[in-house]
Amino acid sequence: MNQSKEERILNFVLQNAVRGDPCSVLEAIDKYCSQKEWSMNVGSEKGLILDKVVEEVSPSVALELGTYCGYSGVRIARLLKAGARLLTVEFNPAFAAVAKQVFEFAGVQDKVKLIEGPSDEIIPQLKKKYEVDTVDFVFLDHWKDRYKPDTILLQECNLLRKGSVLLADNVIIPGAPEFLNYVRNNSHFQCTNYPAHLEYMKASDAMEKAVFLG
Ligand SMILES: CCNc1ncnc2c1ncn2[C@@H]1O[C@H](/C=C/CNC(=O)c2cc(-c3ccc(F)cc3)cc(O)c2O)[C@@H](O)[C@H]1O
Ligand SMILES: [Mg+2]
Repeated sequence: MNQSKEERILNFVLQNAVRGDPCSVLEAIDKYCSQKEWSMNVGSEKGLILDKVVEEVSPSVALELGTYCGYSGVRIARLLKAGARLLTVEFNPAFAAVAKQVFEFAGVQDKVKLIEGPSDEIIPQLKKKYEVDTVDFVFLDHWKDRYKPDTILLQECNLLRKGSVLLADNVIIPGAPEFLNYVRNNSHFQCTNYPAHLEYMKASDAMEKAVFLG
């Protein structure tokens, strides 16, 4: 049975990166996806914006919606302080299986809790089942039409606190217009746009940071 693209990405990491070295894992994925097969990882240019926001927030509890192959999860986890953790949600079992191996190879598995399931089901479980009080940082990179409903759900579940930071990928391409309208016209959020390019391509894209004001 021939391999999926995600399995080919994983194999390239296992054969070209250095076990326990998160940066080498990121480099291997970026090399494969820029030279061999395009893939929807946040990539190195938008990845630097992600790095800066994570370093600025220095979250104790970070949440990622849409793990995919684990690229952004490794990016986030490698920057977390001792004792901090990343909860990352992925509903495709095949992608979750790849991401799990990527986290283990990168050596970040002790900082990452990969939760298999749809975000609308998992978010309401975070407090009781995953012992979360509030989340300090959320990276949204799942289905683009789910950014707005999940942002509303996070508020309904009292998972955001004054200063919680949301960072959304792809607000230009594929675009998340409902989300942008929602956070930009909502007095409970302070928004900042970060222009960039689509991963591995010349097309324009951007990330949006939305700070919850409480
Ligand atoms: C049901 C919603 N809740 C979800 N809960 C948990 N996991 C979810 C969920 N949605 C989607 N996922 C997972 O997140 C991932 C989906 C990401 C969707 N991303 C994109 O479509 C995307 C697409 C592009 C893109 C850009 C230009 C193109 F020409 C073609 C594609 C670029 C990106 O950076 C993207 O992030 C998958 O792993 C999927 O299984
Ligand atoms: Mg994306």
